[in-house]
Amino acid sequence: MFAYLSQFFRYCGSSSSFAAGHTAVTKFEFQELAVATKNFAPESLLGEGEYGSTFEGCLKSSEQVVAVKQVNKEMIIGVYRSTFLKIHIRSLLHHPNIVDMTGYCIDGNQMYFVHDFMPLGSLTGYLHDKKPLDWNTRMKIAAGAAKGIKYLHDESVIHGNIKPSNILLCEGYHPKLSDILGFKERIPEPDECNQARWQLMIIRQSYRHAPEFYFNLKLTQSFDIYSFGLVLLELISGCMADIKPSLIEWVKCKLVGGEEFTAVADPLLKGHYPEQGLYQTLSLAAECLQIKDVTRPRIGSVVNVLSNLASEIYDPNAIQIDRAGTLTIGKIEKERLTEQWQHIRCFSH
Ligand SMILES: Nc1ncnc2c1ncn2[C@@H]1O[C@H](COP(=O)(O)OP(=O)(O)OP(=O)(O)O)[C@@H](O)[C@H]1O
Repeated sequence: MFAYLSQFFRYCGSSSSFAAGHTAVTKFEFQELAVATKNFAPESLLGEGEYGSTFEGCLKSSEQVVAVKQVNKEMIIGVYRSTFLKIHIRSLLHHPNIVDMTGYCIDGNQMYFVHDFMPLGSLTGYLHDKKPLDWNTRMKIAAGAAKGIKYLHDESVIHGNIKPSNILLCEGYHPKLSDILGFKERIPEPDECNQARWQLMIIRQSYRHAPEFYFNLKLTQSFDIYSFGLVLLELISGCMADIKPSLIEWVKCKLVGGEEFTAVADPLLKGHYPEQGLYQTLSLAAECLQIKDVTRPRIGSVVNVLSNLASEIYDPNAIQIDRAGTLTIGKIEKERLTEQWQHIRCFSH
């Protein structure tokens, strides 16, 4: 992938298109994006995040509906050392479970990333304030998001920012990952300026970071696995990861404290979920949330488990029988789940 880098750095004209691999990324003029978003009007605002604000827009030239994310350039440079590196990495990533980047714009201290517009918005809305998703849709989203992460990891890219607001949904609740920070594996150099920025990120979102990042800023693919484990918990419980004391502690408390594992299921599912599926998802989440990064599963096995779960379509009217032919989860399996969760700890502060 990085063979294209020198080619990219040679690109510096103001014409509108740069070909990277098999696609083109457009370099927009600020004026085009201002027109598209009605001057970044409040009614165009889709949401605000850790790294900037996102606006809905319609490009005059193509009539394409897009999402324009405005980010402070300092933020990009602080993380990547180069705005071009960020654009370049992002422009090469294409997969059915990744939101396509249409283009970018640099204007003074601001950068704008233009992405395909996802009509159903982000997973956050469906988990926490809109109409609840049924079990099958939740599993479809989990499996699709995991496939997006697998693609990134196969390309040696770390997403770095996996959370429900970065899992966007298009028609049919097909999930696509957005806001890919696109890191290579590394431990950021602890120069003063960088250290301060990273620490700011840690403080803002510590509950989503894997323990090794919290302690020594180590960033590997396992970092994504940990964050994804948290998303799995949010999907099945319908709770936010940052509830107090924390979603991890809440789930652990129920499972280790002697309650039935079904106590963590989202009440909005109204009992319409397969016990076996819930059990397996909780077990997978525990594996993803392991304290030691090396003991977390690779994304390939996460995809396998979730693809199986997504393919077992739940019918609320049918009697649920698992693959072993049993109706419910047995005592030994429940003890195994409790044992797994006993070792999970939350590192947020
Ligand atoms: N391509 C898109 N299509 C449709 N809606 C989008 C798109 N990108 C972002 N949004 C909406 O805008 C909201 C804010 O996104 P934004 O990326 O600015 O912040 P965030 O994801 O909450 O946080 P962060 O900056 O840490 O990634 C999202 O929750 C989503 O609802």
